[in-house]
Amino acid sequence: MAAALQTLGGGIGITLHWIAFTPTIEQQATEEQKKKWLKLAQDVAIVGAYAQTEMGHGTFVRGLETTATYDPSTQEFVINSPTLTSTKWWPGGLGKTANHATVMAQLYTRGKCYGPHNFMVQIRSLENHQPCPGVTLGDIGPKMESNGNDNGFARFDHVRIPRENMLMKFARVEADGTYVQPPSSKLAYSNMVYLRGTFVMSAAQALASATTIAVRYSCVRRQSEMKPGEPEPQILEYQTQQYKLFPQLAAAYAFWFASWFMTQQHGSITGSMEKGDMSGLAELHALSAGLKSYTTAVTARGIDVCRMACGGHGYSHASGLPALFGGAAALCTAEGENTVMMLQTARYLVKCFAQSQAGKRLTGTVAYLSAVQPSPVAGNRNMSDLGTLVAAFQHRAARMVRHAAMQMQGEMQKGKAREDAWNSCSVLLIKAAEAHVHSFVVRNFAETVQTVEVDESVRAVLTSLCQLYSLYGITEHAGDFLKDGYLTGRDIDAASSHLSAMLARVRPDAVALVDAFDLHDKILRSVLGRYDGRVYEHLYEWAKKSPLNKSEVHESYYKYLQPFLKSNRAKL
Ligand SMILES: CCCCCCCCCCCCCCCCCCCC(=O)SCCNC(=O)CCNC(=O)[C@H](O)C(C)(C)COP(=O)(O)OP(=O)(O)OC[C@H]1O[C@@H](n2cnc3c(N)ncnc32)[C@H](O)[C@@H]1OP(=O)(O)O
Ligand SMILES: Cc1cc2nc3c(=O)[nH]c(=O)nc-3n(C[C@H](O)[C@H](O)[C@H](O)COP(=O)(O)OP(=O)(O)OC[C@H]3O[C@@H](n4cnc5c(N)ncnc54)[C@H](O)[C@@H]3O)c2cc1C
Repeated sequence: MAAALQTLGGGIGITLHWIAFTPTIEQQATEEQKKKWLKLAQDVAIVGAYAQTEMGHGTFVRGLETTATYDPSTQEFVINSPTLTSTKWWPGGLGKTANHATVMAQLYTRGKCYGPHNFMVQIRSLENHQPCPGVTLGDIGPKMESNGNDNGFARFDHVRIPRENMLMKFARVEADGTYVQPPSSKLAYSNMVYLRGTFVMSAAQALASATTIAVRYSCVRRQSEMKPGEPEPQILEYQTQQYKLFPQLAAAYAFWFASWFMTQQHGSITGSMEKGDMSGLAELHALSAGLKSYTTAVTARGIDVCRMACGGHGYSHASGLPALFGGAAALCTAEGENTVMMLQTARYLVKCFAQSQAGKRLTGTVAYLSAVQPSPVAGNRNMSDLGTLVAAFQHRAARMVRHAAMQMQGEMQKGKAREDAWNSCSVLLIKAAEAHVHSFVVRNFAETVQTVEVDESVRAVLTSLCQLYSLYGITEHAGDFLKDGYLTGRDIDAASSHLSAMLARVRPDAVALVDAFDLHDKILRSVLGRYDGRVYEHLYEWAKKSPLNKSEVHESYYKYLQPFLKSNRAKL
């Protein structure tokens, strides 16, 4: 995705052509339809947008208003935007770049609505790039970041497309208008599950970029006196700087490994689904939604910590950190807003908890829910042992899932409808789902460092990083672990002192750990994070190129400042 994110220049963007439009054809088109569109998309003979979100709806896909009404007399679908709020709004590339779009619309046939389905619609002429008849297009205007992408809007005024333009791998409409059910109505959402999974790697790469910039700069930057009269130290020698940066560095590795698992899971489960086995779909959805939500949120916060750790130069676009933050912030909203996604994971956890209560043995990423004992066994734990740390996170998650689920059951026993009980417990549910994903990331990190094929000296460094990530999580969320006595105050104190030791242990390898991400300067686009460390010369060169420096006295002086100064002086 990182490569795809390189836009072709200001004002146009084919990111979504690669990460959403083309995969939608791959995942939702029949073999016949792939023959017609897939190679065109892969060769960029057509450029596409993924047009699902509307001005009035993004999260609630079942509430989308665009309609696709089947006309059996002509064997066509009529695509229409019935209201202002049904205007497609946000899709990348839709404003000025794309000439095709997969449009998510409510499918109507024989007077009945069958819910959201994907349709291939040509939106611009292949001859002169003008909008097709009945199609109104435009850019939605400047955004927080990613302004190289023309996120656009589209309105359809009874645009007719052939029946064959409905992506019919799962659901179908026959020539006479008969609707053929898919194995699951959620298969129309498969591209979103795929894309959420790729966001985990995007988050890892973004956090890897930010920690590379901040760690390298923290070795170049010298500031203040640690001891009177001694030379100014590298700011990375300050424990507070290590406490800011190393947990983010550890998280970048943790998320990188989590994305490996996500990719493997997606491949294996979708492989089974190709053979008709849908049993893994619910777990895949819950895992991708939770990991996307968790990793992008931690990444956005972590990038801002890195920015602040670089002082004033971190706030300059020369650092590359504001742009990274803006991009990562987008990942928290796009492809399923984080709160809503984490609630989807919570919904799955509550369901699994109920199954476990009914005696079913749980498997996959929720297996621990039935294995963890409710009664805590307090005692002096070895807080440097990865097994102990993993068990602590799983106990915390199991306790919070159980607590949220029991709260909900209690609300329903008081007579509340399930939906009202859900809403009144949704903060607890979100926290439980976050704890679940956090425990998965820790377990996966620990399992990866113990099994990955690396030199033992590298394994030792990765193990320290995994301990650091886990201990940081325990100290940052100490209350969750203390609540039922599973960990004691002494355990938390031990975790804190071990965390300090880990900061010191990681310090000598910090630069090697960020260099290992192998992010070229051209990708980092950061004066502070340059591989050669020559920050100050390049900062000066960067500043001199600022448009404001094209003239010694800026035209605004003559237009505004000069007359203003003159009039003020005249009053003296
Ligand atoms: C090296 C340097 C690199 C640096 C990196 C730089 C990083 C910065 C990058 C900057 C780039 C900026 C961003 C670019 C990319 C942007 C791309 C964005 C594209 C989009 O946003 S496309 C639009 C996305 N929209 C969504 O995701 C919509 C979200 N909403 C939904 O998915 C659904 O509405 C929702 C919320 C799931 C609800 O669906 P609904 O049908 O209402 O279902 P219910 O909640 O009622 O649940 C019923 C039942 O269905 C199950 N379910 C739901 N969804 C799925 C699914 N997808 N798969 C399987 N099952 C599903 C649910 O679990 C329920 O099951 P039960 O058994 O419990 O009944
Ligand atoms: C950079 C960027 C690129 C994008 N690219 C595309 C694209 O290519 N194609 C495309 O189709 N879309 C795209 N989108 C749109 C994106 O998918 C939506 O913005 C996203 O799905 C959120 O929907 P929304 O904007 O309607 O927010 P809303 O759903 O209105 O969310 C607003 C607030 O309401 C809360 N909320 C909503 N529902 C619930 C609930 N059930 N429970 C609790 N709280 C709730 C949310 O948590 C959120 O805080 C893009 C967006 C961005 C920012």
